[in-house]
Amino acid sequence: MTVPLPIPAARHLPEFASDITLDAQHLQKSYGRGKGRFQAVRDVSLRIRTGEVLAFLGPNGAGKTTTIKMIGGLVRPDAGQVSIDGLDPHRQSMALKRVGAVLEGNRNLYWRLTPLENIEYFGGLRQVPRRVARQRGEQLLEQFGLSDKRKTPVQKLSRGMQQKLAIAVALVHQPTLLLLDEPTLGLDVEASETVKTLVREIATGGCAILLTTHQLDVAEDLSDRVAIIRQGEIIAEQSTHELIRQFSGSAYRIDCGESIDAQRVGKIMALGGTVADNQVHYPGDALYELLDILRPLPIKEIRQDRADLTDVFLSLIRDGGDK
Ligand SMILES: Nc1ncnc2c1ncn2[C@@H]1O[C@H](COP(=O)(O)OP(=O)(O)OP(=O)(O)O)[C@@H](O)[C@H]1O
Repeated sequence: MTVPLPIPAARHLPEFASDITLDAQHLQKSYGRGKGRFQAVRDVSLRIRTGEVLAFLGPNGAGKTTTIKMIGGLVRPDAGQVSIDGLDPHRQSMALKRVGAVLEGNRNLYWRLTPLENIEYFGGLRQVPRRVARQRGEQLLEQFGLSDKRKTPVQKLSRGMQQKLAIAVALVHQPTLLLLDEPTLGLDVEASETVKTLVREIATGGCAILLTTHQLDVAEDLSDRVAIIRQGEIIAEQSTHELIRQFSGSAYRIDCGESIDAQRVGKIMALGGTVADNQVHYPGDALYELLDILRPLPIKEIRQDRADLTDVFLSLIRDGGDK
């Protein structure tokens, strides 16, 4: 049974707030001085709406962590602004109460404490009264399927359980923005699916989620939108579905159950298709015309060429977003 998460939905926001939870504009950050100065983030703008999951993707060293730390108030930008529910985390400490973060896997946990003790402890750090933290902790552990482990020291939990707990801990103060770095790294297929389901539930509960991962299948499954960063600059930002659609071909592959005779092959080629090993590859729009040519041969499968996020990512990273 799914218990709704104790996360504030949009209705908890002040009336003047729009449905934009995170609005980061033109962030820049350099490290080092003089000749050793290196511009890690050149120009990054990101927006995430309430209840939306944004996958923030890029190759190693592209500037993701630096950007997330600027958003989370941990690294001060050289230029640009961050606004979380209208508050600036670098000037208004109240903004930090809106942010929950799991940036280093399960390393934000105290291993000798139990799950409930961890939630209470971190709730205390975020000024959540102990009684409230305990109540929310019980709810979160129930939601995350950890109730029966509530009194087991964290060091005795499986990695998947620790990862779920790390996310639960990040939610105890009911943030409106959740920063998630590699939430499924090192998890087996089942634990990974559970964490993905939880992340979607958290978003449905009204939290905006900034997800970074190198696991592009996870990003594809989870995200509503994708932003791709390369060498400190955003080179693509779009709805995940639309981005994949743009990179997908419109060609069809039709697998026939028996060999296609020469007369049919001629007609298929006249229509613009090609035939090899009982398979027709057809890049045109007249699919029904093609099917008429094939009738009554048995058809085992019709597939439309479809890109996945890995194809999109590699293409954009190689071409620099020229597409
Ligand atoms: N504290 C720092 N001092 C100096 N250089 C830094 C510092 N932090 C990051 N960098 C440099 O800034 C660039 C961006 O690093 P960042 O960690 O933001 O990238 P990333 O996209 O998160 O990479 P990854 O996917 O490998 O985690 C890198 O070249 C990195 O070496």
